[in-house]
Amino acid sequence: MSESTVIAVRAERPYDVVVGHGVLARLPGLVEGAQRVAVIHPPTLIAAAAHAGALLDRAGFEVVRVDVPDAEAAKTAEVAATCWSVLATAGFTRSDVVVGLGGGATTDLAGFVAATWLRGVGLVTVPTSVLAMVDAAVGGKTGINIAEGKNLVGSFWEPRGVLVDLDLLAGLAPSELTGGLAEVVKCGFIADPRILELIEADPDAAREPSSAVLRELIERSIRVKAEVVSRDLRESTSVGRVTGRELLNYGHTLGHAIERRERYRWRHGEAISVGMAFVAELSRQAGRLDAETAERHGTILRGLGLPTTYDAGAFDDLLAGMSVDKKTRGSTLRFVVLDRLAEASVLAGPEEELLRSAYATIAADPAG
Ligand SMILES: NC(=O)c1ccc[n+]([C@@H]2O[C@H](COP(=O)([O-])OP(=O)(O)OC[C@H]3O[C@@H](n4cnc5c(N)ncnc54)[C@H](O)[C@@H]3O)[C@@H](O)[C@H]2O)c1
Ligand SMILES: O=C(O)C(=O)C[C@@H](O)[C@H](O)[C@H](O)COP(=O)(O)O
Ligand SMILES: [Zn+2]
Repeated sequence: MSESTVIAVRAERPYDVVVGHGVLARLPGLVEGAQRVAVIHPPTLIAAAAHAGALLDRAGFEVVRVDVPDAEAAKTAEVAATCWSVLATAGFTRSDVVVGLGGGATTDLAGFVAATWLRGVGLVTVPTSVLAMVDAAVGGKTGINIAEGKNLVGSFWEPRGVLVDLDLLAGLAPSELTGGLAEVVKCGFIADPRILELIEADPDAAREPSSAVLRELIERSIRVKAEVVSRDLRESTSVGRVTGRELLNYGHTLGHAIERRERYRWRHGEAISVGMAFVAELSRQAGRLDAETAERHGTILRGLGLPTTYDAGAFDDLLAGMSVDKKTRGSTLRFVVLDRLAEASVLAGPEEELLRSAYATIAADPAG
């Protein structure tokens, strides 16, 4: 095992995110006290799940492997109910532990199952995509989707620990890796501009699974997330400058509406990339952000191969989709906007014309 990095999350129940090669071997140490351990994973991660199972088995734990559908198809009430039945059949008690091994969709589902089974059992996350490593598996937000919108059902439930095993990235499709970089870019704009400089200096290295650049980007992004959730686990309502958890929702108001409109066939990171291009323009047109920083969004995102435009005819649908965003209060839409690099605030109740105008600048040319 090469040298690992430990990033502490100082939330209600402190835990560590361990980043490095081969750190999956630490899994048995994180489930101590359990008799049974359920490893929830998608079909694509069967080999890693088998490896995790063998490590646990050798350490004397009773392993229950739970194969769930891939990607967003796992984030449903039906799949959660199937997992509860598996736990019931296995005789899962309050001292037993759920492991979520996979991309963000799997860790969101597994977290939700752990939070709800017997009103809450231990959880360990083993993220396998860049997106889950830097974001979904860290911070204790869990959830599932319903037809009416993204992540509308869920809970805050912190893991006992997060194992970011960089070896697992070798199997990740390049397009998935790139999708995850959207959340990395988000961390750059909201908190750590060094992330943006690293990507601008070498976008190809950022997309190379075994590069030192990607490792640094992952670690920096985890630090951003760890600091924010340590300050504000439960996402308090920000007024004026945003330093709490709403900061991490930058680009997500429109992004989630796109995911819902696309029936969750778009990658989360791609939708958030468009959402950031939109909100950067909204920030500029609202008179908050300078044009250069707004344009830098598109340059960096497109440089990584991420999308920054969306269907010109979709605005009305998207506006309806944005109304169920969790930052909405009453009928007031609230956006996290940038005032300058690494400084965000809330734009509450913008005029529809302003939203339309910002959208028009990112809308795809129907002819093109
Ligand atoms: N809870 C949070 O704080 C939070 C934060 C960000 C995103 N999310 C959620 O995370 C989800 C997106 O996560 P994602 O982009 O990881 O999507 P995902 O879980 O759908 O994974 C993307 C694809 O990559 C595959 N995959 C993952 N790791 C792999 C590996 N190592 N080798 C081979 N294939 C692999 C998956 O099987 C899937 O097909 C969304 O549902 C989003 O809402 C949650
Ligand atoms: O951790 C958070 O808080 C975030 O907002 C991170 C987002 O990247 C993530 O996609 C999250 O799941 C969105 O949360 P939601 O509350 O808007 O569903
Ligand atoms: Zn996200």
